[in-house]
Amino acid sequence: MNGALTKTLATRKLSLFILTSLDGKVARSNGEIDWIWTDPVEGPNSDCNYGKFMSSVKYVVTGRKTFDISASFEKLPFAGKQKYVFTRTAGSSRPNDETTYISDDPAQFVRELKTRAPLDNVEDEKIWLLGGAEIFKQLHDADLVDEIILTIQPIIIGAGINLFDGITLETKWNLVSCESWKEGLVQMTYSRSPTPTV
Ligand SMILES: NC(=O)C1=CN([C@@H]2O[C@H](COP(=O)(O)OP(=O)(O)OC[C@H]3O[C@@H](n4cnc5c(N)ncnc54)[C@H](OP(=O)(O)O)[C@@H]3O)[C@@H](O)[C@H]2O)C=CC1
Ligand SMILES: Nc1nc(O)c(N)c(N[C@@H]2O[C@H](COP(=O)(O)O)[C@@H](O)[C@H]2O)n1
Repeated sequence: MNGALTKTLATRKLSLFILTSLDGKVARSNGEIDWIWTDPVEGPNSDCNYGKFMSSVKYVVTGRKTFDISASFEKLPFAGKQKYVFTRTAGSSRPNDETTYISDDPAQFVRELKTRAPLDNVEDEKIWLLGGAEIFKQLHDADLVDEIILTIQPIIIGAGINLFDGITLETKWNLVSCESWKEGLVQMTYSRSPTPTV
């Protein structure tokens, strides 16, 4: 059989890199993340693989609420990455060269981004699914998430925004690696099993 015909086209991976509390929350009910990274991590790999992950990222996709929080910390968050912010109220947005507000269906948009040409360097062009939970659920339930890098911080916050509440699709994952830090953080890297089709 012709090899060229049977070759599967590689596409960009959609990777959720996120931190939750021990009870699965990404933020308090009012969106506050004052409990995140409160105890500095020391020693080797003290950035919990953030730098390594960022070096593999070309695009960032995020819900408007998450982006607003990031933009409240720094004027141009995730500089150097092309950012797409999902919103249903585009009129109030503040776009710039690196930030585009998207009102299309997130799943449809991400499908296009995964396969956008050129595709010859996709290994170094991950799409970071920054969050939050609302956008994650939609992209998960469309079976578009390829990788989950989940860091758990040893705190139980009670009420809050749960990353997995409201998921409707059942999915299975392969454990790629698991790392822990003496401060109590645990980071698991999972890949989708089987790889989702675009
Ligand atoms: N712990 C961690 O590592 C992280 C924590 N967070 C936290 O999560 C919280 C936010 O999460 P969450 O509340 O789930 O919100 P999201 O960040 O997922 O944003 C939700 C917003 O996205 C837009 N949106 C949602 N669905 C669509 C759609 N189908 N089409 C177009 N736009 C859409 C809407 O924006 P609009 O209202 O403008 O229409 C909606 O209000 C923040 O507090 C943030 O700090 C976020 C990332 C990481
Ligand atoms: N490990 C790590 N180190 C940092 O310095 C970080 N900024 C993060 N960020 C991760 O991404 C989410 C958004 O954070 P920021 O808007 O950059 O603060 C955050 O929840 C972390 O998971 N991670």
